[in-house]
Amino acid sequence: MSTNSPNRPKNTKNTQSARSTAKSADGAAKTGSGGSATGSGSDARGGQRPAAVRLSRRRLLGTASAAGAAGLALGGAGGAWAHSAAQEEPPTALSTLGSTTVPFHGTHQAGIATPAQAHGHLLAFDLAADSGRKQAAALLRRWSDAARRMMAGEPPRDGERDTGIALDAGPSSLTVTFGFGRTFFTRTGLEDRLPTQLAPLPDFSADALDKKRSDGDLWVQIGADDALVAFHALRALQREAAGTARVRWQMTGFNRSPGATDRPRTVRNLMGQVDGTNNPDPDDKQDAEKIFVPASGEPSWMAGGSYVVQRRIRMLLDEWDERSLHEQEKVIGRRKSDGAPLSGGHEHTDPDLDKLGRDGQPLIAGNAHIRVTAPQSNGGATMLRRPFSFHDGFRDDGAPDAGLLFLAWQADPLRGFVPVQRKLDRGDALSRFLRHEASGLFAVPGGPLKGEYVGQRLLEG
Ligand SMILES: C=CC1=C(C)c2cc3[nH]c(cc4nc(cc5[nH]c(cc1n2)c(C)c5CCC(=O)O)C(CCC(=O)O)=C4C)c(C)c3C=C
Ligand SMILES: [Fe+2]
Repeated sequence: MSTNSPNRPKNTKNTQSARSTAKSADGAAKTGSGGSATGSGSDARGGQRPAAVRLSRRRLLGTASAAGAAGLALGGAGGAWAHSAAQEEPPTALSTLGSTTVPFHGTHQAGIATPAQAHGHLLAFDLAADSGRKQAAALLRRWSDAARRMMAGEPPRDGERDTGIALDAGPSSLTVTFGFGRTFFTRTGLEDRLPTQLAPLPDFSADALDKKRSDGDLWVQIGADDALVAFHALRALQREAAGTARVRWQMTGFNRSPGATDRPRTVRNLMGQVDGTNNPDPDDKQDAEKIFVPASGEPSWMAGGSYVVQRRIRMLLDEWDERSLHEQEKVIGRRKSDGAPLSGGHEHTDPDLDKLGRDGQPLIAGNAHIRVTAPQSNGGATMLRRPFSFHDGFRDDGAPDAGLLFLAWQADPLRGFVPVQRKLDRGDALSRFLRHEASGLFAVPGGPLKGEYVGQRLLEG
């Protein structure tokens, strides 16, 4: 199994510092608001500081807020002073966090192989009763245009008043990813283009799914390293949809912020586990074939695309947090402190599922999560996991309504998520601490070429 993923630090490219040089969907590294990488010495794989970023005049002028923020940090009573100081100080360059862009165009849509951002919104839209193929195509064209512009740090529409939510911020690694649910094809008369891979997911015995928060005609994933940038994109896309499609459900998620750890590290989930270690590497040819539909794949409009399974998985955190460290580690099969497999080594050592302890028992238990989910336990089934954590307040019993917005990307869900979830459903040690509450499966087409909108090959091909 190769090692890079949107949320693992090996080679550092998929971690916090790695975000300073975002990796494009077509493999090109880009920094800076204009999308042009400048300077050298920035190879995020080497864990060095990123290259200097060439900033546009517009971007530089937009950074007075950095000085303002510094002023505010000097003392709450100094608000007025800080404000005027901010206006007088020459603006400084945005930090790499704000200035980093991810390209909109490419073989794959952005937001799949892109390092997972700190803030995310996932939402589904249903087409209005009087919206068909023509209206859907126009919407995808508007959405693509707005996404492309916002990902470059521009307002969503040229010459129109914007909400202003992201006015002072750079693009902050914003990505917007679009997908189609099964019902989209009936609503638009495109049944003959429905991929077989969009067959409904089987029922799993442990499911307690809320239909109102599941499925949908259109799916959108927004990710950014700044919360206002992410919300700005959400609001802009909702406004573009007015009259054509309505939000069916929306979920907000988060990951660790860039720069929060001393060095690049794989992200943790709300159970405290290092999560994302053993992901396939989208840059590895063999792994990529399991994540993306090949250029010659069927249906042809899905070339370069991927299928995403989304599950809202609530964690029973009160029960979990009562377990001893030893028990918790046994449940996963990895050490909690650093994610190393219990068979030994460090985080990126391949787990040895056959290794026995002094008591003659496997060091990685028979029902440990990493044993049950490993490709070798599931006929090679592979998926790229790129989740967001969520916390939606507290339930009536006082328990946190929190967990994982699990997102699994694969070229074919029947050879990725489905067999693994079937096995988990029969019971791994982790399942008793989880509740699957919402579900969706969406076809996410390949990335748009210059001048194209996302889904054009489906809607106009
Ligand atoms: C159907 C697929 C999976 C679901 C659902 C799932 C839920 C889930 N997982 C964790 C925490 C961890 N998972 C880890 C590894 C891991 N999980 C899956 C699949 C599903 N997980 C796979 C394929 C793997 C990799 C297995 C391997 O090859 O080793 C780990 C270990 C670290 C890692 O490799 O990422 C953790 C931790 C939670 C909390 C969760 C639901 C909320
Ligand atoms: Fe898992």
